[in-house]
Amino acid sequence: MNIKVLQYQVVYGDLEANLERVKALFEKENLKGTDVVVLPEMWTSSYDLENIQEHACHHLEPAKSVIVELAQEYDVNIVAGSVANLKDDPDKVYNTAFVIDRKGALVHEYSKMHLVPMLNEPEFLAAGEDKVETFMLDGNKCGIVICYDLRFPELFRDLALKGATSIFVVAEWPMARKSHWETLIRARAIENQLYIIACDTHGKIGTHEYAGRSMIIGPFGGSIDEAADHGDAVLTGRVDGDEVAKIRKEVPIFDSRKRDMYHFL
Ligand SMILES: O=C(O)CCC(=O)C(=O)O
Repeated sequence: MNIKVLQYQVVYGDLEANLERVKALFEKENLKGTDVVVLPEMWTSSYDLENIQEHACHHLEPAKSVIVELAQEYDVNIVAGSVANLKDDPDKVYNTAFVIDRKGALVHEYSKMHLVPMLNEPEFLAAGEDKVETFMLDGNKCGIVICYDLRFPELFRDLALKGATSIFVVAEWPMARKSHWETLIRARAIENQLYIIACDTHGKIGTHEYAGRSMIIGPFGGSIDEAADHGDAVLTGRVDGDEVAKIRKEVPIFDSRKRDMYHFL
């Protein structure tokens, strides 16, 4: 499965401009023949949290319709980052990731469960109530988590034990903690022996500066492609379930686990 990760600057607090930006990126980059395209976190609004009700999608719309059209036009699966999203309760805005397959079907939705105190998320957003689950893309078992979730290895192990061989991390990760991002992305790949495909935004957006450094890391911790901390970039990589199986045979940590000894699980 071939993957392209789009690292670009999200527009602060402007849903229409962000929808147009994504359409323009699909037109500009040569995405035909790609199996999966990945977008960052909160790509319809960025962190304009004080006005987040105003920018929020409703049951993912209008972002979902735009992504469905692009998926069908370019014949590509889209891991559509996350958007500010109202569901049934008009007072609860979630940070919701979604995935559309090449036929235009919604194959997965996940709302961020760990809200970020450092960005005041708990004051403005509601925490997702669903556990992480896997989904299939072109025969590959995948998972997705959102930004701050990267700090919780339990989620990655949960997805790995459910059979995921690729995990997407969609983010707006601040520059101030760039080294944590770089280290944790690689660690999550090594400790779970799977692909991590991490998409971040970059530059100053509103009051924060973001780290860039989108990455595709393989199941042995090797770098497949990486972006700089500034500037737009398109990362390219290929994920392969056979490679995951090979690494897990060489270093069989899943066979060596001692579940009875981990009293916190
Ligand atoms: O954990 C961090 O340092 C950053 C998390 C974050 O910015 C986010 O989840 O949006």
